[in-house]
Amino acid sequence: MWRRVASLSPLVSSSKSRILNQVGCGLNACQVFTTRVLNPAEGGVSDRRRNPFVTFVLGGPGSGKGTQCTKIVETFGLTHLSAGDLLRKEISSNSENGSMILNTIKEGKIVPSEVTVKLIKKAIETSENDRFLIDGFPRSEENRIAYERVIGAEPDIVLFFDCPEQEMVKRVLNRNQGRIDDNIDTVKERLKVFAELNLPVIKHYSKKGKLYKIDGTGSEDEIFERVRPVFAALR
Ligand SMILES: Nc1ncnc2c1ncn2[C@@H]1O[C@H](COP(=O)(O)OP(=O)(O)O)[C@@H](O)[C@H]1O
Ligand SMILES: Nc1ccn([C@H]2C[C@H](O)[C@@H](COP(=O)(O)OP(=O)(O)O)O2)c(=O)n1
Ligand SMILES: [Mg+2]
Repeated sequence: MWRRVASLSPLVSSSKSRILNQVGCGLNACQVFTTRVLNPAEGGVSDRRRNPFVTFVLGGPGSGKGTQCTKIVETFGLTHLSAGDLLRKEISSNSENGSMILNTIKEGKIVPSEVTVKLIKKAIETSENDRFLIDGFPRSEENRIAYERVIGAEPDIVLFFDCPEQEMVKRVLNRNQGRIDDNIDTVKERLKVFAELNLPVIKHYSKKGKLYKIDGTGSEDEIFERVRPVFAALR
């Protein structure tokens, strides 16, 4: 059973980034749906565990995905799974794929889907929660298709933080977390990869009516006030 939350449609930002204009994404006709997993009248806890509520959180490097996920977790209690963090943990745990992941991240490219989907699947399966934010994934159509095949479900909703390139570069270069990919050369490559491989994913979910495009400019709190109604309506 699906229920449309019509009043939320105007919350979708109408601003278009330069990249989106280039590829002509029609991202404004967004709709948001709630699914049975958040309806207490349908299904017990075990049903929800088997069929969790999943939000993909997308946007270019430095668009504020991680920052906003932290706020969503604090306010709404979803579990935050950052694909980048899961991959970085693999590097530091000296797993067999560690050096391949490190080199891929250093080059600003995308790690093979098989590796990333396996990490996400394990994180979902070992969690006690039934509602997830999957941050920085899928970054390509290959990622998306692999996830949907392995997990056997689509995300319920998709957030896209729309931020100008110049602002994203500024934020990444000031991030100061000691990340190997937060340098100007890798950032340039990541922006290219974002435009070529991630925008088609965003366009896909826009066409499916699952996309929330959020204006990613302004203060962290201002942006969160644009995000809040999305999750408030799902309660
Ligand atoms: N609205 C904002 N204005 C200024 N700086 C921000 C804002 N949101 C996040 N930041 C900072 O920008 C950097 C990148 O944010 P982050 O959440 O890590 O982005 P992403 O996960 O999309 O790469 C971080 O240092 C963060 O503290
Ligand atoms: N689905 C993903 C997510 C991240 N990666 C790799 C490639 C990305 O540039 C790095 C860092 O990702 P992360 O989401 O932490 O980066 P940002 O938060 O966007 O700055 O990890 C990947 O290969 N596949
Ligand atoms: Mg991040």
